[in-house]
Amino acid sequence: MESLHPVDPFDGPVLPDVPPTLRHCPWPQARQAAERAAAGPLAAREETLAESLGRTLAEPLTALTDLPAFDTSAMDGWAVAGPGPWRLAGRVLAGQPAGPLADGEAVEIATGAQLPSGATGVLRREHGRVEPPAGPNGPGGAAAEGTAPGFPAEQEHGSAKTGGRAGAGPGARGSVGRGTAGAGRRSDGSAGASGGEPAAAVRPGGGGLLHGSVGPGQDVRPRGQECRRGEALLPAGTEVTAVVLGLAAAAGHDTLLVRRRPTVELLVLGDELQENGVPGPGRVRDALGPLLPPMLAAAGAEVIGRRCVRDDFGLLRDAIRHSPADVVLTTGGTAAGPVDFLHAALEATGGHLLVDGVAVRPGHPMLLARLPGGRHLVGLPGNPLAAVAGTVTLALPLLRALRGRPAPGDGRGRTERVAAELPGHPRDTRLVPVVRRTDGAVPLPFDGPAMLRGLALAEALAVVPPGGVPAGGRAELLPLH
Ligand SMILES: Nc1nc2c(c(=O)[nH]1)N[C@H]1C(S)=C(S)[C@@H](COP(=O)(O)OP(=O)(O)OC[C@H]3O[C@@H](n4cnc5c(N)ncnc54)[C@H](O)[C@@H]3O)O[C@H]1N2
Ligand code: MOO
Repeated sequence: MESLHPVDPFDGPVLPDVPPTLRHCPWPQARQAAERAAAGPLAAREETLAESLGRTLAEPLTALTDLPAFDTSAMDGWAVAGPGPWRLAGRVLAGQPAGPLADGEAVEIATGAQLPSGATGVLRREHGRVEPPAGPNGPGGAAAEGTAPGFPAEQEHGSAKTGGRAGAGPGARGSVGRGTAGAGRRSDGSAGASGGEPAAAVRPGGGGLLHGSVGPGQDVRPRGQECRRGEALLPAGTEVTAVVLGLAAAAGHDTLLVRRRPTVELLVLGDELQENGVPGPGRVRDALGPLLPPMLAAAGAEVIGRRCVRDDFGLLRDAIRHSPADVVLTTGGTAAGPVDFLHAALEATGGHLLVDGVAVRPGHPMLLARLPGGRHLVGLPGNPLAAVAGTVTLALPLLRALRGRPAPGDGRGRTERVAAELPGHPRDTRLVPVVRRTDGAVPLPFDGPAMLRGLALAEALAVVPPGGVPAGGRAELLPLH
């Protein structure tokens, strides 16, 4: 976290045009300006699946195989061909190739195993009844009703996947078919569901006659049911989540073409700040150093550095000038105090202000600037809740654009019902910490600009336009996690 990566600060795109500075602009306009500040998404590169987590797909995710890649059994049971009863002719386990099946034949099959060609459906294990082949004691039809006494419980539970135990138990009586047909009881000794619960395991080629009824294609996942090879599964711009990794792997990918993560360096300004312990007289514990990096990381950024910078114009200017990060994030120093050097340092480093103050409470002194080398700087006010307001207004939309994530669009108003009045400012937007109750969002107390107590319990910041939102009205909620 403290060390910086050796990134060339000037490898980013350079914007030729110089947009006008928006001063004290309406909140929706400020958010839009931040979204549009980036020249475009950062470069794409091929990464392993693990490295791709949290990044953005730079191209659609296409299937490299049909899914499923072959006709697959969806259940443990028997693959059957044609109408029953069927002569048992062996076993297919998942991962094994399957030979063809002739009409009137069945093979024991495991969930996920390849269906033999010629198979017309799968009979679930619990729906089939095996009549053992004729043995030394004559035809075994009677045993099919599950009445064979003294069968060990574990043998009754032999499955197509673990069928190696079949016939090995002390009660096997020399015939696998007879033994398994006797498995019409559960391990608790109760009768099986159909009164003729099937033989659990049939030795390959062990024979026997299978009874039951199967519709055509029943419990079969046909090849290509989910997708065909070459089909686009996800659009470019999709965030790579854990589930996306699973889908990509299932579809045959080892690597993905994803956007580079935007790098962020956090500069915490303020001589009064203390990094450890209980603050001494006149001192303030730095709350933003611990708060912001995880919030930025959750938004897909790579936080490559975080340090306190003393209230010194030259130090701040140099820190900004030499930062290798795509986005320099400062806290404090945005206002007009005697040691608020941010504006001056921006000017000295050739920064161009895109947004200089926003009509929002808290956080109105927040700012956004373009720096040489295609970098950006977001200046967050020092008051902690104001800093979070600046993060959701300017930093997160900028990071989203750099990551190549699509903007929410005009219908962004994912509004939700509010259960209690959210009083408004006469001219400015308010960002209010809220929690959701069953009847709608309600504001939390302790929402002053210097406070975090309300925000710590909040699920979202409600966007309250000038004038406020009455109880029962609707407001956009900006999620906090
Ligand atoms: N004359 C005016 N004064 C102020 C105005 C104004 O419009 N005119 N705006 C006020 C508002 S609103 C805000 S917000 C603050 C913004 O000030 P700065 O961004 O310059 O921040 P500082 O002055 O450095 O600090 C303000 C406040 O926040 C505390 N702070 C700073 N950093 C941290 C941190 N990392 N963790 C916890 N607390 C922090 C700092 O100690 C101050 O108490 O300006 C108002 N003034
Ligand atoms: O912008 Mo400030 O947050 O009201 O203290």
